[in-house]
Amino acid sequence: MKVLVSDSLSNEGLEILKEHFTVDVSTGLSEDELVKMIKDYDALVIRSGTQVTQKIIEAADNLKVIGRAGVGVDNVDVDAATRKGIIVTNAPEGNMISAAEHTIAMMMAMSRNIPQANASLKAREWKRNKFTGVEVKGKTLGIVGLGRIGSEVAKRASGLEMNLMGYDPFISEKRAVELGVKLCTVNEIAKGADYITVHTPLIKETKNILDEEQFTLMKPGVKILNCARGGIINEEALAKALASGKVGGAALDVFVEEPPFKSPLLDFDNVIVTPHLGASTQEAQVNVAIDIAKEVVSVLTGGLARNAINIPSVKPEAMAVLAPYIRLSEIMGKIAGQLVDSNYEKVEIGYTGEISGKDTRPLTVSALKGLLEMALGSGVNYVNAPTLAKSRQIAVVESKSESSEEYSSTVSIRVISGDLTKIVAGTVVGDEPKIIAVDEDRVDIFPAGRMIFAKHVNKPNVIGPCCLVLGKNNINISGMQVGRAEIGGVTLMVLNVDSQVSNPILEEVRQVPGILSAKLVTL
Ligand SMILES: NC(=O)c1ccc[n+]([C@@H]2O[C@H](COP(=O)([O-])OP(=O)(O)OC[C@H]3O[C@@H](n4cnc5c(N)ncnc54)[C@H](O)[C@@H]3O)[C@@H](O)[C@H]2O)c1
Ligand SMILES: O=C(O)[C@H](O)COP(=O)(O)O
Repeated sequence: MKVLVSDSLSNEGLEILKEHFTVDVSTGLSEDELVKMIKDYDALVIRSGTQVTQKIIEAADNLKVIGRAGVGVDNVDVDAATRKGIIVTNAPEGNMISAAEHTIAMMMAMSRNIPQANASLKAREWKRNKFTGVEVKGKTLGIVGLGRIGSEVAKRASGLEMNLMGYDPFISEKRAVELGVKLCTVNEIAKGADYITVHTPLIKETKNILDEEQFTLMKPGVKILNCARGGIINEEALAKALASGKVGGAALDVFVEEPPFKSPLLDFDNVIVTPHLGASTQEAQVNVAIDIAKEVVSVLTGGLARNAINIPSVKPEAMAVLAPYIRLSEIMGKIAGQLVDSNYEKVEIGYTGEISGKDTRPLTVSALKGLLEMALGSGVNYVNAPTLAKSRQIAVVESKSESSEEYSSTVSIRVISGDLTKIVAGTVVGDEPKIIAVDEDRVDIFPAGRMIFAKHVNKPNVIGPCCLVLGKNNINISGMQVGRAEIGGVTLMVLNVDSQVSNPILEEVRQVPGILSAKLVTL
């Protein structure tokens, strides 16, 4: 078998690969070059330097696994890989300490103007007053994203005697207390922090999570750090806030476009930058290279991928029976995740009827994957979903009952978050997932695409105005389900829509008299 390594990888990893396969290392390839070469390879090993596009994946007729020596897989078209049956796997643990240390190094370098002072002295200047800095002790650090790296940053910043605020929809209060972090909203962090650092994946929920609105709220002179992914902070808004003096400094390791040669951010004296070096230490590179090489060996020799991002670890025989229920469970998890959308404390997954007699573990994993990926993004997979739930102190309880009243089998997910409980129940009809209840409302939905779930009062002149809001915004309604309730009672309406519904439009729907809540669910 043949492995192509298209970004630099430590020898320790290359040696493991070479023990089993023919290994070619070729870095700096263009998309067209990769398209031409990829059909000969069984595995592709990358870092962030290779964009694995749909075009490359479509040409990859022999490819079985894409191994990412590092965390972020935002440079891989995972959907295209999944469609082609290619496992995408990563090495999420090996570089977390290096990324956290780089963040702290950048924070200290920015606070003491080290890069600027270094450049000045090397230009034979002796300007001590020009580079007076600030202490971090007693300052407040806001951390957006408290996963592996965010938590390590929190621990180190605690040691520097900083006060910590944090935002992460998946962190329990208990975990936050352990880390010494006060949980807040993003806007509260914007208002209260002296330094703000982001450590989330780049997913649609985190893109531009610090934007003009947040910069407006920030303290004058606030310092901003991004050692996670370009695009989590809106670069244009950041440049504007630097130009106005609202932001007193920024330390950036990652950019929307890399290399960021055209970025105006490089022109500010108070912006310090590194060329995506967060994971570039000897230790991290050895760790991720070994981890990913072992992963590739395992997959190509018929074993499991420990950190598979897109493939369930289910035996093929079991998969035949369970497949439609696995899909159902994942969809239900996604729906429940978007209807609740923060800090899950407990997830109860119930099975009734025939399915209760099967090995339901893959279904539970799929439900958790669907639920957790709403907040964690592409980092959640069928393998790590239970571990992620555990590490976030989310209690997961399974229950089974052989009897099922109306359907041969049903699956239900009850998500508890503080005072809020959300229940989604479903079944499989002719291999297609169907949602049969949301809380106490009976529904009959074949879930797909984008759906608006709106609780409303059952009275005239509620549904029509909602449809008008969508119509006037050129959003086509392709399906509608309205629950039954006595006149004046509260029920659920589910609208299938054909295009994206922006927040302002959803807000307009919420303003229709009689609408009690409206949430967009995207599958
Ligand atoms: N600069 C580098 O070289 C470098 C090195 C390693 C990792 N990274 C990047 O750092 C980031 C974090 O990596 P990690 O290993 O800590 O990932 P992780 O999955 O362990 O943690 C991410 C955290 O983000 C949280 N999150 C998800 N959606 C959120 C939202 N809407 N708001 C706030 N928090 C949200 C999740 O709950 C999770 O706790 C990734 O983008 C990764 O690619 C960069
Ligand atoms: O997501 C990651 O692991 C980091 O961004 C590191 O990327 P790199 O492997 O290209 O240095």
